[in-house]
Amino acid sequence: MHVTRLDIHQFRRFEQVHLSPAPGLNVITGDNGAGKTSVLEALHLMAYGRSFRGRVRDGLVRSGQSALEVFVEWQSCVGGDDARARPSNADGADPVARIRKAGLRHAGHAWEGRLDGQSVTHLGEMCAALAVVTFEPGSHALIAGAGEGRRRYLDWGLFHVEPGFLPLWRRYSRALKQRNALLKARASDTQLDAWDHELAEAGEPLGRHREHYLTALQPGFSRLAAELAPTLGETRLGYLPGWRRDDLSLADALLLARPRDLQSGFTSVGPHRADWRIEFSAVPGREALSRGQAKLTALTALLAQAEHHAAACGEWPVLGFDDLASELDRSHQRRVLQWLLASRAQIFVTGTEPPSALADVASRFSLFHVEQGQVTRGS
Ligand SMILES: Nc1ncnc2c1ncn2[C@@H]1O[C@H](COP(=O)(O)OP(=O)(O)OP(=O)(O)O)[C@@H](O)[C@H]1O
Repeated sequence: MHVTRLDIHQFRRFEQVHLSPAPGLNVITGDNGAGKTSVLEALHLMAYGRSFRGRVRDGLVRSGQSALEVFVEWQSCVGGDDARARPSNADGADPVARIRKAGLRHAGHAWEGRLDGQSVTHLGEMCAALAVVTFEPGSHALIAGAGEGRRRYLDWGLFHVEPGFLPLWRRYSRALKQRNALLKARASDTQLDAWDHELAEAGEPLGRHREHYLTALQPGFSRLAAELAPTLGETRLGYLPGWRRDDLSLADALLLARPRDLQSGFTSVGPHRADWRIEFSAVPGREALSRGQAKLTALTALLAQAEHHAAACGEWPVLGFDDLASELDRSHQRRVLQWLLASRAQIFVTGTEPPSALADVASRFSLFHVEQGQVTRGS
């Protein structure tokens, strides 16, 4: 898929900007604080319902304004009714490209969205339609940070490639909320039994989906890690289910944890506590990674996910790289850019200048310049 139009209104320092990006490589330059990151952030907001720099109420709406608006138009070759379905090209013909449109108005807490001219009731509907993978200075948290980011990474992939995952995830989240409320209210065993059952019914398959997904990412991850970070040695991804799954069913684990959970008022076992880790043959563990290595590992994970998405859904997600040149040295920039250009995905790269390695790998790209709250097309 590729974005053909991006309109941003009352978003951070932008009053109103409009961008018509090219299908290939788009480079967005500007001075510090000009608003380059904000362009990627607006796209990310539409695709995730949140910014990679925190929540909407943490300053995305332009000061003095009550709401921001983002409008994205993109070309997709996958059907609109189920964006996760593979394109039907049994006769070998190219899938038909289709223009899709989404608009989002966000007032901090309240939001309104439209997808292809229809109002949407769940932000998730827009997030499932537009797939964007963003690498930004905070991305190293995917490796070095808390488990929540790593669970979100798996879930994002699954929302797009596995149609049955979203209802399962919603069912699990609802059951977890109910169980936690009952624990806080010190409800009876009979009431808790019902929600333990529901949690286990949704949680077991949810965990299996995540584990299968991680297994599916392994070959691409290993290949990319060998290209981008060969000094780390061989890599192996491992799923941690969130309970002692080898010994117990989730239903039994919940029952066993109940006295402790009643004390604390929250559910201590289950897929909401799941995680995944990477083992490296040449490094003792993620704690031993340098910051640069953690960034490269995070980048490897994101690119592996994008590649898997392309294979599973029949088209690449849009790829955004914030400040690539300050995140990676020149030789890594070159390797990443070469890989990206070979993918034929739509790519956005920001920087105070075009990345130095670009001269080694690309003679043609579309340039945009951000200055004084405006985005202009460069030459
Ligand atoms: N809610 C807001 N209202 C108005 N201006 C804002 C708001 N939030 C952020 N800004 C301004 O918007 C700009 C955000 O810039 P952004 O982070 O996108 O810049 P950048 O070009 O990526 O900068 P850098 O190169 O320093 O990373 C900054 O000038 C910041 O002061």
